[in-house]
Amino acid sequence: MMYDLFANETTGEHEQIGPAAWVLRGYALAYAPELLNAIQILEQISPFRHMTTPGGFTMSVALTNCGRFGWSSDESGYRYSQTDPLSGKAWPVMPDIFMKLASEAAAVAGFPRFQPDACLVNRYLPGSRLSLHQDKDERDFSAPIVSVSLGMPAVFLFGGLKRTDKARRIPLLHGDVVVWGGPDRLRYHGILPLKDKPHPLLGSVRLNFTFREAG
Ligand SMILES: O=C(O)CCC(=O)C(=O)O
Ligand SMILES: [Fe+2]
Repeated sequence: MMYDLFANETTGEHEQIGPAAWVLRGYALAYAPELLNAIQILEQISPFRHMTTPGGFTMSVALTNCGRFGWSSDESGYRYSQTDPLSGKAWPVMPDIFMKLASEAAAVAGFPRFQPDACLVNRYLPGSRLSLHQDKDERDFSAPIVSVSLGMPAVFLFGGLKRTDKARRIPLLHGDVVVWGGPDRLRYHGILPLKDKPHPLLGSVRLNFTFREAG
């Protein structure tokens, strides 16, 4: 089968996965070339790196940030900061196109005033995973999280408000966007270890952008 770079089989579907949580299938497809160009510039300023968790583990996902605030982790905890700890300089500016995509996707999902000031970019290789966690380092939970997936497919775990709640397994493809907010904002979520299913644009890589109002 020919691989269509500009559609996946579910493009245009909006799947509700919680009272205020949606998967917007293929919503970011048209933005993919611009997102990828921007990443190449961004990573020259703030390269992808493997951070250490407060528990002393090295994350299998490599990450970087853009925007006024960037998320980082080390032995002493998780935090947002206005500077990249690697360089001591400000994180790269969030490109306008990122802002446009994130605020439009949020609006489609019922959050019309989303203005992210942080974009965390995760890079997964085969075997990389992200264990169940809540996004709770942001100052105000009234803003949603907008998550954009590019490259290799992944299985997103979408659990409940308790770590032990059963998690749904949601396949995410290149171009899919997930938005969760309101009563769903603090739901546990994660990514199962990635299988190696090379993508025609990115090869054996998955990129995920999570947009947040952090400050
Ligand atoms: O990679 C994903 O789809 C999820 C990323 C995530 O949960 C996070 O960065 O906090
Ligand atoms: Fe998260």
